[in-house]
Amino acid sequence: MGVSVEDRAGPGSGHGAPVIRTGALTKTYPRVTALDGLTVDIGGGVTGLVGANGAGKSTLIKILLGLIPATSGTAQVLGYDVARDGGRIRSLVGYMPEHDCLPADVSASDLTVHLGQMSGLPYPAARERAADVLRHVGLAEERYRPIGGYSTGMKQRAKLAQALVHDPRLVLLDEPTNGLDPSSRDDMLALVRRIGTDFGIAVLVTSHLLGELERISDHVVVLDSGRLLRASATTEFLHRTGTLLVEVQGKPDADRLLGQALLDAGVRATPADGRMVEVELRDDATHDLVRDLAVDLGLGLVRMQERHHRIEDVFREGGAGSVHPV
Ligand SMILES: Nc1ncnc2c1ncn2[C@@H]1O[C@H](COP(=O)(O)OP(=O)(O)OP(=O)(O)O)[C@@H](O)[C@H]1O
Repeated sequence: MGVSVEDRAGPGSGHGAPVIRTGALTKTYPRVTALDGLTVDIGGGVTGLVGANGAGKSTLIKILLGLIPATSGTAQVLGYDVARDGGRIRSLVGYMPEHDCLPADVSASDLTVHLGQMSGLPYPAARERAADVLRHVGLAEERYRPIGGYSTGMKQRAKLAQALVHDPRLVLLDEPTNGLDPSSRDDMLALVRRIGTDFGIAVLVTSHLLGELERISDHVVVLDSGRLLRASATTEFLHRTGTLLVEVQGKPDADRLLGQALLDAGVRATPADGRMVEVELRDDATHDLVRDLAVDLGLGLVRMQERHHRIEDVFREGGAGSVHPV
C-alpha cells in the first residue's frame, strides 16, 4: 500500500507541531509500572531518550508504534493517535528494535528490499532505495552475504538500514549502540546524527549510556522509573547546569571581593583559595558581568573557564521540580 503525499503530511504536521506528544501516558504490567503519567512533547531534529535499564524507554517506543496498548493516557505521533492509527504511523515511521531480530540466512540487501516492498515500494524502487540506505549506513559488499555471519556492528547497521528504507519522517532507534566497541559506537552515533541533519528525518534515539547522547542530540528527554525527569534542549540544559570557573588576582582577598560583588548582583558565587571563584553560569551575560565587576574592583582577570555538567548529573540533581518543557 503506497503512501500519498497528503497522507505523509499527517494531520498534525503543521509548522512547529510536535512530532510526538504524550499526555499522562501510563503503562502498567502486572508487577511493574513501566510508564507513569508521562506528559512530554518532542519536536523535530535529534532527540535523545535517556534512562537507566528499566526506565521505560522501549515501552514508550512500542506504544508510539501502536505495537502495545497504553493502560491510560494519550499519545500522538505525527498528529496520528497511536490507539487508532497504528498502521498509518508505522508506514511513516522507521523502527530499529533493541534486540537482535534479523534472519540469519538472508542477506542485508534482500531483507532491506523485502521490507521496502512491505512498506509499499514497487520492487525496482525498493531495490534502488535499499542500495542507497545500505551504502549510507556503511554496508558495502557485505550486504550480499547472509546476516548470520555479520559482526554486531554490521547487524546494527543492517537494522538501521531497514528502518530507513521507506523514507520515513521519523525514526525510533532503540539502543543503536548496544554491544558496540568504542570506535563502532562513535561511528554509529555519527550516523544517527547524519540521519537527522542530512536526511532531515526526525530521530528519537535511546540509550542508557547517558554521556553519548548529549553529543548528537538537539534535545534530551530523561526518564526515571517511567516518569519524566527532564526534557530540554541539550544546549539549554548544559548552560543551565554549568558553572564558570574564574581566576582573579591583584588583591589578597580577590576571590571574596568578586564573590561578594556577584552575590550583590544576584548571581551565586563561591570563592575558593584566594584566587578562584566558582560562578553559576546562567547565560552569556554572566561572562560580561564577571568582567565588569573585576574591572570595577581593580582586579586582574586571569581566566574564565566554563564547566558544563554532564547529563549523568541529572540523576543526582533531578526531581520532579526540575522538569523543563521542550
Ligand atoms: N512485557 C512485559 N511484561 C512485564 N514487564 C515488562 C514487560 N516489558 C517491560 N517490562 C518491565 O517494564 C519496565 C520498563 O521496561 P522497558 O523495557 O520499557 O525499559 P527500558 O528503559 O527500555 O530498559 P532496557 O534498556 O533495559 O530495555 C521494566 O521494569 C521491565 O521489566
